[in-house]
Amino acid sequence: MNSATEADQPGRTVLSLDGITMKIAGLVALDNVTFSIPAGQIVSLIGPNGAGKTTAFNVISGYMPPTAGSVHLFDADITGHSPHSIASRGLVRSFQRTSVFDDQTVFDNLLTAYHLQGRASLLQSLLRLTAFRKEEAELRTKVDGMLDFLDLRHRADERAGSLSYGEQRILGVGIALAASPKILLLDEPAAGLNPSETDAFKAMIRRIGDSGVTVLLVEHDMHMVMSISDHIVVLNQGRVIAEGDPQAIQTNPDVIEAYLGSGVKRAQA
Ligand SMILES: Nc1ncnc2c1ncn2[C@@H]1O[C@H](COP(=O)(O)OP(=O)(O)OP(=O)(O)O)[C@@H](O)[C@H]1O
Repeated sequence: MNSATEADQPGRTVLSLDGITMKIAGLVALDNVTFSIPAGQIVSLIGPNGAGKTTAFNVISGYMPPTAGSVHLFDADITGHSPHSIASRGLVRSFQRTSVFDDQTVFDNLLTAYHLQGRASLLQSLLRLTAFRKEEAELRTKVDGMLDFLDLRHRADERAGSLSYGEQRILGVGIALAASPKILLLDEPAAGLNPSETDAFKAMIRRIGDSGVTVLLVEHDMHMVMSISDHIVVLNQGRVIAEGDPQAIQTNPDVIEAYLGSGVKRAQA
């Protein structure tokens, strides 16, 4: 899907947070948060309700400028940059409620997403000049590839609004992938999905990782987190309390303490 570049080389740091503090209305939502994400990994950000996960996503993707600290995307300091500017540098966020157009077909939803990344100018598009037609053909080929990647080819000509909830979520990720991210942020991808939809989503996240795109997700479904993550960062009350691979996180006493009676315990059961 994406061709590997020097920036994607495994081991290179894609994203780093250094001493991020976020105060909201006198409350410290993030307290000196530092972690980094190497290229090609699937990383999960977990923690109990109110731990600061969404706030971290908002800071990383430019929706909230932090009170202190810095965020780097590759070598660039993106602290406080706009979401649009950050997305154009390769960090793309797929929201739980995505920008799927219900009345368009699945194919056209993806074509529109690719067009938004396309080079043909509005004037070229309106006049349907040669450059536009050439680009249109290229984009249609890309949509075909994406339909296979998402395992949605059999739905290509159906209205997006007629898809199951799980398929709509997968299409939403496809729309985010059309922006050719280097790193994709997924906000609670398993929320509201049934077990078979969750399995399909997990398989897709693995394919995204295998294609060289780094993935950072916030997720409460501990089975999903433990089965797909290369690395896990645990937040509690705005602080990083642990980092490591799934095995290390599941046996970490601080994490077990913070999760007693909730996710990690269930995942171990
Ligand atoms: N806009 C806001 N106004 C006031 N307080 C906020 C705001 N956003 C976040 N907070 C507070 O910051 C803290 C962290 O919230 P955040 O939503 O980041 O946690 P979370 O880990 O994503 O929780 P959840 O798993 O429930 O989504 C919480 O105490 C929350 O109440």
